[in-house]
Amino acid sequence: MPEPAADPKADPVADSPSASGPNPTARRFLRNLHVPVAVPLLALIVGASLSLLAMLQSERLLGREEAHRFSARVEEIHGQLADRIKVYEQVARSAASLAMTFPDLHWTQWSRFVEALDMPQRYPGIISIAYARAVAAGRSGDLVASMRASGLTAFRIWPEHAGADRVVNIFTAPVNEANVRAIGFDLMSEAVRRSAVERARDSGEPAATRAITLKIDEAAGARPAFILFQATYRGDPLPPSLEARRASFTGVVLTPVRIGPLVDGLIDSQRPDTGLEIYDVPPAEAEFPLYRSHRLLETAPAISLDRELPVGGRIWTVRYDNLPDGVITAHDWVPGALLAVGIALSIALSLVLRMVLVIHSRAVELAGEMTASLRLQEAERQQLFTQAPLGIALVGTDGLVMDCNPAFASAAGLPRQGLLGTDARLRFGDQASVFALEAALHGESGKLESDQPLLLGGRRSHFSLHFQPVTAGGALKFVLAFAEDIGEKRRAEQHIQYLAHFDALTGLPNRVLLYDRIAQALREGRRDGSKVAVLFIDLDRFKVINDSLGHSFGDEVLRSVARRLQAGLRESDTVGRLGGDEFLIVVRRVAEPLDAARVAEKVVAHLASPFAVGGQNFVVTPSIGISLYPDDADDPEGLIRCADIAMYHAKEQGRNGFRFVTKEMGAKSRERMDLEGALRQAIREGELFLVYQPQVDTLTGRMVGLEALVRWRHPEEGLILPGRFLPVAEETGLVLAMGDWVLFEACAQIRRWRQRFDLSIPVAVNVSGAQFRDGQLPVKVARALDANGLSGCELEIEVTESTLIDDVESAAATLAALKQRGVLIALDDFGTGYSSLSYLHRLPIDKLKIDRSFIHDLSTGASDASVPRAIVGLGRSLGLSVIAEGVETQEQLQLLRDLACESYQGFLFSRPIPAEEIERLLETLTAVQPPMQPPVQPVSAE
Ligand SMILES: Nc1nc2c(ncn2[C@@H]2O[C@@H]3COP(=O)(O)O[C@H]4[C@@H](O)[C@H](n5cnc6c(=O)[nH]c(N)nc65)O[C@@H]4COP(=O)(O)O[C@H]3[C@H]2O)c(=O)[nH]1
Repeated sequence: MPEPAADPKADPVADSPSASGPNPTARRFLRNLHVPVAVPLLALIVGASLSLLAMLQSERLLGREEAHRFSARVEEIHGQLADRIKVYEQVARSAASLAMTFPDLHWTQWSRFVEALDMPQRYPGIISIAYARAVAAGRSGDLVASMRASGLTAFRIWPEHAGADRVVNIFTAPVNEANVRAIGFDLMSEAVRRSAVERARDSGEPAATRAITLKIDEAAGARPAFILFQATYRGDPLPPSLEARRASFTGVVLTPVRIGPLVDGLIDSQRPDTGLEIYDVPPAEAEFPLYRSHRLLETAPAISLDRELPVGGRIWTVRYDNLPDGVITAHDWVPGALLAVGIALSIALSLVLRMVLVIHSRAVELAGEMTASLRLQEAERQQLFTQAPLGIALVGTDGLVMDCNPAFASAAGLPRQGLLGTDARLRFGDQASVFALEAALHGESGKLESDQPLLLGGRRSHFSLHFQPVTAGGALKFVLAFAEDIGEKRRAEQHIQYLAHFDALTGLPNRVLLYDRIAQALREGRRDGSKVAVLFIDLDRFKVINDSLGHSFGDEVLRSVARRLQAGLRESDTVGRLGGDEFLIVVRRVAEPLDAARVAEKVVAHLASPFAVGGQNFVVTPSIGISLYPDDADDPEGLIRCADIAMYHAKEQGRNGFRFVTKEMGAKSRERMDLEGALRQAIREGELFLVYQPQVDTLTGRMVGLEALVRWRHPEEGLILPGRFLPVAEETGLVLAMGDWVLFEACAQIRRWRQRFDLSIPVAVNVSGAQFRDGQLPVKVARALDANGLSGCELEIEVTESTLIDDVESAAATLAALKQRGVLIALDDFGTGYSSLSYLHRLPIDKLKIDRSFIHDLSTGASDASVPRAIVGLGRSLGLSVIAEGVETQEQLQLLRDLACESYQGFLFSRPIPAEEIERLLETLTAVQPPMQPPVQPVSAE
């Protein structure tokens, strides 16, 4: 409610058709299609790409790691290889040292020295260790001689025709056929060897030949080898200068080394991922390597590293290759696995994303729907708030008006905008309201009514206020103030209250208030022993005034009477109107009956002067009955009843006077009360029954109708006629219940007769004034007819002229409703009353019944036949049928025939008789066709 009304334009996601682009369903579809498909697809592509990158990166890293690893291995192998070379060189040096230490060494000693080295095991590459002695020019023969003398008898220097300086191989070990073949060979005779020998001589360092085929291998084929030379000198092991070295040069130790065995064992056969090639020239210049540890590669190796290896003063190049064959590094599987796992994860991620997005999109959709629904609810709530007829204001916990609806502002009579944000505690017009609001701000709800302005400066009325604290989680959120302007309701209530106690026409206390005032006076009387007088006033012949001059005239007279009655009384006395032309005066603190008589005289005197109403002067006289407390009765009802009885007596005694109630009157009154009780019981116990009086055609004697008349079979008193109990029934209202029973019983009887005798004549039922005025008559008649399956024309309702005359307008309406149902209407006792015939043509009447007094008078000669004649004429002119009541003699019948009155009823033909007798009559009529004559002996039910 405090929030502003939802504005659909402000909704950026509102699925309104007016929004640009496709309609909401299509948009939703596209949104569903795009996001949940595109994003997972993108995720898949990105994931796959990242996996590929990861794979490549890992390959790169693995490659780098492999290069490092390879390089380290190469360094390790190369170091070992270099060590071996150094060891081999050391072996040559050792041999050279031996030769220098023992210049006259015997070849057997040399052999022992070499054997001690255990070359096959420790230096597998060294084929042999030999010693070649430098022979000065012309001293070759000495060498040959000394060698032969040492046991080598076949020693000779070869080749024969060599240069002047010779370096001849004299010892070799181990001694075997192949090695022995080289004994005597002049190293200087061959260029490669000579070059190496000279380098060894000049440097004093080991000197290696280039790769050669050894003499011993010449027959066996190419097996790469080289010879390592170490020079020996005389005296100083390493003479300091070149000249000194050349001058003291004595020979060289030569160590032929086969490269294969030199390298063997360096390459791990378990990890054949490293191969090596040895070049004694730069690899680019070499046609093929000195040595290759592996077969020739078809493709270039992934990694190839060249390392230099100094060997006897030469620089070899060792090329290390990372071999692909059979090389499976420990982490080769990683890139592939990375790619596979990456793609699998990407697919999984994409699927999860798809799922999440679909759920999310559905959630968004649901949230949208919920938002729309909430907005609608909010709009409805706002509408409710705005349009609520009840004033509602929201007061914040700080006492400020957060919001209020137009009804609240309108009740306050102030503009709504001016109220918002103001302190409600300073605004409410009534201190009690402020307290109630304060209490509500402390969590206590409260209701109150105020006749002050709702808000200060606003309009004044009668307000109902309700303060209701609204809490959430135990904390006060705001206070709802409901305000209703109940001024109108209050006035209506007061008016109703007034109507309930005051007579609308005269403004005097009505019956209810009168009873109350009497009760009050009685309490007072009981307290102080004073008497209370009740004066029952009835205006004489008021009905005539009313009927002849009209109701509004009558009303004006009643108002004038009321004014005069009031004017002539003390303030402590009460004048009220019981209804109609009946007034009541309650006189308190009456010392003696005479006081009451004086009040009555005063009333008579006050009303004595003529009334001037509507330009006419006339006199209204009262008949007054007086009862006294405690003499006549001690309760309001009893006092009024007694005064009423006394009033009747006053009327009987010539009107315009008053009568005190007497004991005798009281006895009669009691008798009536007894009768009332007995009648109540009669209705309850079914003591009532109906008799029927036939109505007959005056000329033919044919039965044309029946009139139902009520009877009471009293258990003790026997048969009681309506003349005795009807007035009591009418006074007490019992006539309504009695009338209902009569109506229903008559209709039930009609049904039975129609079934048995095919009865087509109507049956008349009398209705009293009370029944007629009750307003329920048409409904009750319809109910009785319906219950007995009657159409309506079988029933005739008899109503007296005086009943209709009370209120012609409403009587006309009631009769019209009855006619509507098809019921016939007869006007009873016609001619006795009010001589105003003007209403006749306005009422839907079918039949006029000439009162029996006129018929009676005919035969007694008390009057002539002018009234019946006039009635018959009237009926004819209005198209109504006319029936005469109370025909007892042939003479009367004849007169009616003469007057052309159509039908009659009376003792002449039949008294009212029980239904069974009617049935016998009907049986006779069915058997003997009409016309019927009146029976000689009238039938009687009384
Ligand atoms: N002297 C004489 N009298 C005759 C003769 N023929 C008929 N009557 C009497 O005249 C009365 C005719 O009925 P009413 O004018 O409607 O007058 C009726 C009617 O106004 C009223 N009444 C009777 N029954 C009912 C009823 O059921 N409901 C109401 N509301 N009133 C009823 O009581 C009145 C009296 O009824 P009852 O005592 O039955 O008296 C009846 C009947 O017995 C005759 O030749 N000579």
